[in-house]
Amino acid sequence: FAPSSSSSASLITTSYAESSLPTRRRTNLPATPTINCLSRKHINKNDSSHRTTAILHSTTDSDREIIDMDTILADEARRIALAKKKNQSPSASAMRTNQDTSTTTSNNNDKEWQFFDTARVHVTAGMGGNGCVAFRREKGEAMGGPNGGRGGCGGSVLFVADESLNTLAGLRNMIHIKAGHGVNGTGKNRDGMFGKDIRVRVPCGTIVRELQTQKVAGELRSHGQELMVARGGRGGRGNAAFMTNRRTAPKLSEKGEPGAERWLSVELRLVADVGFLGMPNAGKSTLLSSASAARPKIANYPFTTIVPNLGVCDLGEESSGLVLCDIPGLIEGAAQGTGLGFSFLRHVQRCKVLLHVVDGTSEDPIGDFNILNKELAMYDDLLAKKPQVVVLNKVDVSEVRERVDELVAQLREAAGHTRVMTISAATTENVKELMGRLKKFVDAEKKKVVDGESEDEDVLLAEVDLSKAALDSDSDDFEIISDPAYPGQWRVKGPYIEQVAKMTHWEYPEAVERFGRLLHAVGIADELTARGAIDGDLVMIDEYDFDFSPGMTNMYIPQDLLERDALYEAREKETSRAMLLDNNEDECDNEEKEEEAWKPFNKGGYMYIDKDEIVEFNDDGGWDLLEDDFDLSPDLLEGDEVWTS
Ligand SMILES: Nc1nc2c(ncn2[C@@H]2O[C@H](COP(=O)(O)OP(=O)(O)OP(=O)(O)O)[C@@H](O)[C@H]2O)c(=O)[nH]1
Ligand SMILES: [Mg+2]
Repeated sequence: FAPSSSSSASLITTSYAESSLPTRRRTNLPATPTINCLSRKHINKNDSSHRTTAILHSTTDSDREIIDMDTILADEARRIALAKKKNQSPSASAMRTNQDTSTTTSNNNDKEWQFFDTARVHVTAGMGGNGCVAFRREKGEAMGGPNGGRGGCGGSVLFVADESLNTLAGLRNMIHIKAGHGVNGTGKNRDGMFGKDIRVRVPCGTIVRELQTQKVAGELRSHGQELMVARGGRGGRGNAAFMTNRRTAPKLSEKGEPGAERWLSVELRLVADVGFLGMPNAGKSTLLSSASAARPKIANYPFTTIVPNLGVCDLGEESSGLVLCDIPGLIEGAAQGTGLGFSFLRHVQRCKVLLHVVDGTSEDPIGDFNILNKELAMYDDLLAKKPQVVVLNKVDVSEVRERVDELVAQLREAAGHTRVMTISAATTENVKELMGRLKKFVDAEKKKVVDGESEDEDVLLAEVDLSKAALDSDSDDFEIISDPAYPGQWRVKGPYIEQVAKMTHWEYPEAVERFGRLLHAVGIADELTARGAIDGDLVMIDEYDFDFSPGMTNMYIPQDLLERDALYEAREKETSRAMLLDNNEDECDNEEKEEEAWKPFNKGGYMYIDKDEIVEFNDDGGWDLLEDDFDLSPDLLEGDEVWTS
């Protein structure tokens, strides 16, 4: 908002200054709004008419596409007028102009914007709900046990194929897609509600990749197919799930797992049986309109078609229709981006058969045919190997009709096969015959794939499984990183332990203790000790820091109990030695029975909720296990020691 800059900037400044927006909103406004940003906002905002326009504009029926293309057409007309003035052929001029414009990024972006066949979205699955710590308390049942429910799972983000869509226009309006969070569990064993899944409708033929790695996540081919792109986090378990025979009143629960999130690049490859191919002005769109109900823009200048058009050729009741795909014209140097480039060629990659339309009125039809095939090979080998049917168009023109036999013979020779026909798209001569033959050819090609005779290059194997949450990992591998510059500091990395750390309720001592046990179970504690970590060192896992305490000494055990442990151990050693020396079995039995009363901590002692044992502890003047609702007030004085589980 520098006042010295352009007048529009100062206009914005004044309007902001005068507006009554709250300060926070004002600072959120973009300093230099771009056209894209504005138009997206435009569509996003409540004005639904704009949204309809955008979607209409992107449907394959080209009549509707014209809405936003008027400006392009006007440009095109101006160019032709200019070319005529200079006595140049309009196609050459158009090629040059397109070549020029293709280098300017803004124009490229406009084209991109109109195609609506690629998109980038960020998907975030919902977080799982937290588990709950609760205990059953009812009249006459003071110690009803734990009954904390588990949290609901977070919602997932799924892509669903919908045959009624033809473009990814829907995705243009959503950059961030977020599913609902799971609800926390509550007492009385009530589990939390699941988060709401989000289903994003995309057209058939949509390929989803992970943006960063560009690995294919999957492809949606047929109507109704679903692809999970971000899995919702699992709900945390409530304390009821942690109850064991030994620990009847666990005071811990898990937090919900965070949902997966990632950037995706989404690409559309139209699914059609026959893909049209040809130089600009060859009559591809004319053929599509005469063979199907589609009404694409047809005009006598190159690059009339700038977005792919789909049409269905109806071949009578007994056979299913033939889906035709008309794409923009291709010219020499398309591989280098000349003309409209060849990015839209991906739309014919899914076609079973390519229909190569050759303009009979061209100066060198055979040369055109060869150039295009060369360009095709440069784009994609597999595409160049796709079976082609060649048609010589515009045979209604007398000059073409005169040399038709000669041209067909030359085309057959150049193509290396005999699938060459002559048609007139404008007068529909031979078009029905062509469609009938195409149908048979396509069916034969499909059968080949089913029979396994031809390799189905269409099969894209899923390389990444996006249904898995980023944190979800079966492996408990971990890595310990230390830096000699910072002695006594350790970072532990590993998907499993980080996930557990995220799901730990650090405010519950028992949960912390469980995490400590897990460190041991996974082998991290041993590994740290082996690497030289000592008591009190700093251990960092994910965003959590701990003091290292090997042997779980973080659990406070009163000194007298530790002493009794030591006593027990010493006596056990003595007993076993005595057993070795003296084989009097009866005596040994008696001794064992006596010892059963005491169990040290590492043999599962202390946590016993066994009445006798508690009484024994009390008799010893030791400690007591207190329940939640234990009334502290009457007999206890300030400063008295109180132990809870
Ligand atoms: N005489 C005659 N003219 C034709 C025939 N087919 C197409 N045309 C004309 O050729 C011109 C170009 O036709 P389009 O269908 O727009 O050509 P296209 O291949 O789609 O061209 P781009 O979309 O620019 O790649 C139009 O003026 C048509 O009327 C035909 O069979 N006979
Ligand atoms: Mg066209």
